[in-house]
Amino acid sequence: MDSLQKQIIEEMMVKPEIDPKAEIRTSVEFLKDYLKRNSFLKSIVLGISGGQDSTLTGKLAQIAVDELNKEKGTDEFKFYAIRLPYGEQKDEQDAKDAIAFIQPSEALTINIQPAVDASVATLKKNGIELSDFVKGNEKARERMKAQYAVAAMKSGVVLGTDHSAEAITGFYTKYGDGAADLVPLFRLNKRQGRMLLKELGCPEHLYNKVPTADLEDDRPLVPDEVALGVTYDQIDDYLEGKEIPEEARKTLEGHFLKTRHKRQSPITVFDDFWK
Ligand SMILES: Nc1ncnc2c1ncn2[C@@H]1O[C@H](COP(=O)(O)OP(=O)(O)OC[C@H]2O[C@@H]([n+]3cccc(C(=O)O)c3)[C@H](O)[C@@H]2O)[C@@H](O)[C@H]1O
Ligand SMILES: Nc1ncnc2c1ncn2[C@@H]1O[C@H](COP(=O)(O)OP(=O)(O)OP(=O)(O)O)[C@@H](O)[C@H]1O
Ligand SMILES: [Mg+2]
Repeated sequence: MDSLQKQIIEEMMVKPEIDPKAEIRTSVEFLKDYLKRNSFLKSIVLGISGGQDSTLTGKLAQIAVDELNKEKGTDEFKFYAIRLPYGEQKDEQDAKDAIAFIQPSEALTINIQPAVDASVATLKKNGIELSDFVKGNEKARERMKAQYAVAAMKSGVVLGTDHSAEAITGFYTKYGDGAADLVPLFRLNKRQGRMLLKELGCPEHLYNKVPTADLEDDRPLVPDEVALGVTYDQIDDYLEGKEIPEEARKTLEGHFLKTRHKRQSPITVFDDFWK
């Protein structure tokens, strides 16, 4: 293993083997402990897309909330699962199936289309015409805004679904889905997340689903692996310390290096990681 791979694995905190039951406990206890130590917090908020990561993160949040309510003999803790379609979502049924699996305390549906379209139109009036790709990032930031609005009104925290096989490529919108208060999946790669969902009794079509950011109007449901030029199996292998084909390694390390700025707080004169 070369030194960059070693350094990346250390930064991404991935273990080559996991016990899914133990990892479920780690994430659930983390969420419960955080709410217990911040007694004004009463809720957890997350966007549910119908994809693997939000299905898992949402299920863990609901387990945490259920356990807290049981331990305290109340029903004051709530998980807000929010569907956030841009108009009509192509894989809407998966989002509905994810909600049915999670059984959230509260489910909301907030259509982000009017807000995104208003923003696009206002920018256009100022001579800034967004490409479909950049508009996709606007959608992710609008979703972030809606989740923070609910959290602010419900004494909540916003979860992020970032895990180590996503963090390594920086394949998320900066301050969009990359913005969150707690990220309970970080340390797991993609296949380890699938193992947790299987352990939790998730319907198979949700954890075997092709991962997609689904942000572009012109190309709906583009698989992440097509956009990235590297497969999740290869990313997972790399993070477990295995050899992957040279071409894939180059592509993956290229993504890692190009997106270092996303894994930092805003850069100051004291930072030198970029030099
Ligand atoms: N070197 C640097 N140092 C400091 N800041 C730098 C920078 N390079 C760009 N930036 C800043 O970052 C901005 C670009 O970052 P960003 O806005 O994130 O945009 P960008 O990284 O170009 O695009 C986001 C990528 O993530 C994918 N994505 C997004 C959301 C969800 C998912 C998913 O899997 O669900 C995937 C999306 O498909 C796209 O490929 C620039 O406009 C600039 O402001
Ligand atoms: N249509 C949507 N409705 C609600 N939330 C969304 C939607 N699209 C994206 N999100 C939010 O943005 C996050 C990032 O999307 P991402 O595609 O990485 O995760 P995912 O869809 O849950 O899983 P996968 O990577 O397997 O597609 C989601 O986990 C979810 O919280
Ligand atoms: Mg997705």
